[in-house]
Amino acid sequence: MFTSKLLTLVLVVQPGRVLLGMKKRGFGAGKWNGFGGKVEHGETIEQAARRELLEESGLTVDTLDKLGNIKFEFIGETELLDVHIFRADSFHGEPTESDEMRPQWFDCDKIPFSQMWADDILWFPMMFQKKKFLGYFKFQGHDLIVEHKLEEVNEV
Ligand SMILES: CCc1c(NC2CC2)nc(N)nc1N1CCCCC1
Repeated sequence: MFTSKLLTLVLVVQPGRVLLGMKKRGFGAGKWNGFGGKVEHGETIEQAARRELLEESGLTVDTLDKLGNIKFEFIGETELLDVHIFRADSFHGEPTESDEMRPQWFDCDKIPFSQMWADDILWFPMMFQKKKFLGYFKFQGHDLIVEHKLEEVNEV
């Protein structure tokens, strides 16, 4: 019996570059990633995405495009991680380091995939092309993908 935890992930994209954050502590510490975290009781997934983006990067956005949903299973664990992925092409504010994240712009052809979660290299191209996608990844530990599905869809 699996329970699932709702999580958000926001990628802020500008022409030729994407904003990533170096996670400074907790789950995924030492990896570059988009900005996100847990959905709290009483907030929508999009409200949580906006809140986490502001807390972790100092940015607000007008429009969040919902592009993907990926479910993650870790062998031996009963909790699925259900990640809702958004893209923003414009923002307000200046990227600002937080307790959680150190933001940095990366050219789209110089993404540090070796210092990111192993799934990212598989779905980032769809995110950059603004394709909508659904995915499922089964991990052995935090680094080895033992099984995955990733498909383009019309509706997320
Ligand atoms: C679900 C973990 C995860 C991930 N894959 C991990 C192997 C399972 N990939 C990427 N990019 N972000 C992830 N999180 C985004 C939401 C906050 C927690 C980290």
